[in-house]
Amino acid sequence: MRVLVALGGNALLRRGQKPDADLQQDNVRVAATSLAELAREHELVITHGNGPQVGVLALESADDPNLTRPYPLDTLGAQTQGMIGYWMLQALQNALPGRQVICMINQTLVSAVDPALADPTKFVGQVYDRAEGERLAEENGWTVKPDGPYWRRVVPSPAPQRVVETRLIRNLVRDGIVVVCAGGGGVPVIRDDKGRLRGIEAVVDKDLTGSILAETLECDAFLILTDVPRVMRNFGTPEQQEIGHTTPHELRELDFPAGSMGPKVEAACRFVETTGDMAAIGRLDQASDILQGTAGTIVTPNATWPLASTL
Ligand SMILES: Nc1ncnc2c1ncn2[C@@H]1O[C@H](COP(=O)(O)OP(=O)(O)O)[C@@H](O)[C@H]1O
Ligand SMILES: NC(=O)OP(=O)(O)O
Repeated sequence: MRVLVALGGNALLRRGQKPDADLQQDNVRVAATSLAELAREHELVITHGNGPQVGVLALESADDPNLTRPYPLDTLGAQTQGMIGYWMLQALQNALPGRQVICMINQTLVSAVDPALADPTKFVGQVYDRAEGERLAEENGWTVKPDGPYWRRVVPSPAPQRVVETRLIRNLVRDGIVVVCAGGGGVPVIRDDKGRLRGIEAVVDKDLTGSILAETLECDAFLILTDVPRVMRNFGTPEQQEIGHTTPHELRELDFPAGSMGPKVEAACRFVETTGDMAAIGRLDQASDILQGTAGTIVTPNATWPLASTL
């Protein structure tokens, strides 16, 4: 099988954790152990989030007295691909001796007139209490929104159209190489009227990019790994209930928040609707069980679709 895994940025740096490199590398090692199990059996493409990390780099850049202006979000996105990609590369090489692993810097085409550019929804950086969030928004010209019980900066997140280097990724995965690519959803770029690429100030959602990439690479399964075991109905209320095996039709009847579970559910539904194959959402350390259909929220075209565990 060919499998694409999208790894959550918050799963690599949990809300409220200090963004120290050694702590994130520990989290990456946990992820690599789980991903190595998949790579031993399947062709594997991995993409990862960067929401918490791009926010940390943005704050650093805003505080750098040597800069005339802070680095733009596209440049910071590429920095996170290098940083998280390096951690992933090393952890995967250590977990898979003898296997070739590559990490790529990738760009993702978006539309210059995407309405999402004027309506920030993507959470980046650390969480604050309301007063602190509103003070920082005032000082730095940010938009902040509630993220669960916290407040957090949001930036524009246009819809991904295509990963620019898709053909190269396909060649690498066909050769049995474990490919880490399109980190942070890929650096958002537009084409100008002469066909030249140019970065824009945004952060793409890595689950939506992952869905497009999984479809284009003809993956058999698309796994979205994060810090919750399953998608839940009535999340955060006393009536909260885990969803096991479901369909895009059932999921589309429910409401999910725009900055977190919403794009994951949308990405999973789109992959299943377009390809007729399986998508799943679940916890980072349960990748193999999720692919078998024994953990996570499994999304298939219909309720009688045969799961690997029942074949
Ligand atoms: N219906 C829901 N079911 C499960 N988790 C949900 C739901 N709605 C919101 N969430 C939140 O979504 C979070 C995962 O999204 P996010 O933080 O964006 O993940 P990541 O950065 O790992 O991609 C969970 O930690 C949980 O707090
Ligand atoms: N770029 C992105 O989707 O990051 P998160 O997974 O951290 O939200």
